[in-house]
Amino acid sequence: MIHVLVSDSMSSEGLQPILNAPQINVVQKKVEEVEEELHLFDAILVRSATKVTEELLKKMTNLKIVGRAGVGVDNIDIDAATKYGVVVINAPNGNTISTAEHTFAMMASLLRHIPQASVSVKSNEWNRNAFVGTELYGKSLGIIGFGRIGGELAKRARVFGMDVLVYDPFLTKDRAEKIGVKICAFDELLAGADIITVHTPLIKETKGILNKESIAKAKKGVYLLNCARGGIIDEEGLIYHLKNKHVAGAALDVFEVEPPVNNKLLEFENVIVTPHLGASTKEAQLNVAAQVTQEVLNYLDGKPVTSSINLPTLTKELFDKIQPFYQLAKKMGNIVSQCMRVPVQEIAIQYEGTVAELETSFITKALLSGFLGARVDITVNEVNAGMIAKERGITFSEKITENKSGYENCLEVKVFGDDQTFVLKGTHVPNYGERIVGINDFNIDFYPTGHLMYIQHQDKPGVIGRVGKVLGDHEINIATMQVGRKVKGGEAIMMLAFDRVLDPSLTKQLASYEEIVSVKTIDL
Ligand SMILES: NC(=O)C1=CN([C@@H]2O[C@H](COP(=O)(O)OP(=O)(O)OC[C@H]3O[C@@H](n4cnc5c(N)ncnc54)[C@H](O)[C@@H]3O)[C@@H](O)[C@H]2O)C=CC1
Ligand SMILES: O=C(O)C(=O)COP(=O)(O)O
Repeated sequence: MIHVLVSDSMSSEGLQPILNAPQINVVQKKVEEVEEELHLFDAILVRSATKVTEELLKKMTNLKIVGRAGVGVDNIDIDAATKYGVVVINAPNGNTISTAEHTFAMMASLLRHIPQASVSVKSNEWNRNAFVGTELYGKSLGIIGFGRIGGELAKRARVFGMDVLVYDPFLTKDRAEKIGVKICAFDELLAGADIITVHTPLIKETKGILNKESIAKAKKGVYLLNCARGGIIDEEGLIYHLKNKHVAGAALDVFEVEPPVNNKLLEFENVIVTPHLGASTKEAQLNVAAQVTQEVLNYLDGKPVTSSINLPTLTKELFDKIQPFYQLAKKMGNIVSQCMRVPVQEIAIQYEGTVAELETSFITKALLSGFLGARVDITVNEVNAGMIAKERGITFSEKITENKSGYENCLEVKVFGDDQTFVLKGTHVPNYGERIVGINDFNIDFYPTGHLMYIQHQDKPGVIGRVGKVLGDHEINIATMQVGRKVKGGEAIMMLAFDRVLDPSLTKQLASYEEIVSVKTIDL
């Protein structure tokens, strides 16, 4: 049974696929209400209210995926999730229109004093002179952060006859020209805009991007909007400029602390507020819940996810192509790790042929996870493999080389450890399966599965027979056996497969023979 925790309110229509899945138990409760069962959940679905901290992740020992039904992931500790091998996905497109529309509504409301006028009329006043507004037409709107929401907002502003100034270090000229906005430097936007709105993520570069100093560079009488994240406009700085009337008014959907208890901003008549409603429409909520549900189901089913924050994004088509190499790489990493039982400093992976045309970074992570999984005591997967390798001082690299092996595709991993190197080559043969085709300088050909024994020996008569006899004496059936050598009478190798795990005493016995150089067991 798979257990999924939905800890923030979400569209039940969007959640239908998991609610209806017979093998999934869905619990719709806040984290605090399931403290005792946290270790059971395979997935957690959240909006912005649940804080997915390292502390929570530590308690959710079975967790595989965090699904954010929305855009902003600043409530999720991505580094910690990555460290614990938990994939984080979001639903980046589902609430774009709703948030852009909400920002536009806030802007119009702010300049026409609609919330204040509404309260006044409902208090039996009829004070038309108190609410004289300002037109949007002909004004300059400065947008900081020109992604999905910023872009949709700009289109609407252009239709209303506004000029749009944009500051976004990652914006291309092409995109700006298509929407008809002017790319500006930050200070240029501040100096030229009548209204400024922020649409960046909350990250260290954007935290307090509008603060006491930068707001002072804006036009006197500027209006400010924040429908992105509390903290992008520094609240102390905003309060300072509201007091000295440099800022004519502000519209805020988000706050540094939510809900904003005892927040001085709420005391200003010219500050209008909503309780983080940007994405709160039926349409957006259905979109984000449906998107995130599908992604979580895919991931739990071993299928690709398309909007992961801490994994390379793969389409279904690419994932299907990668899948055989992913499995092969994982096994190769595991074999190498078991054959090189010494500290390792470097892992170099080479890709040849058709595999080199795929998303090799994903395959590299699979190989690393196979390697590390065999030697560390924590969950290692493609999400955290790179991070764990670095933590343990193991450097890794990948290279695409011209096809020298003669196979349609070939992966080669070379591991450098204390005074030792180990090389393993593998290929995937369509309709046949994974094959290991090289160990160090030896050509070999075996299917990497089950319980294996790798023997290095001298190519002398009787060695194979002796190995067979020892195993036979212990009633051990050899399932398959492959032998490889470079020159007659020189170094040789054997790879044997068994149906069960071998007793370590057998390894010792075989290794004691003069012609046998080393014996290693490998369990896959
Ligand atoms: N109030 C609400 O309910 C909602 C709020 N949001 C917030 O809105 C934010 C934006 O959402 P989207 O437009 O979908 O994201 P997006 O990723 O499409 O756009 C963000 C833009 O910010 C830009 N950016 C990054 N660093 C910057 C910097 N230092 N200076 C200027 N620009 C920078 C990026 O280049 C990107 O173009 C989200 O991160 C989220 O926090 C999103 C949805 C609903
Ligand atoms: O998608 C986002 O980034 C949002 O801010 C929406 O937040 P919510 O899901 O409404 O709590």
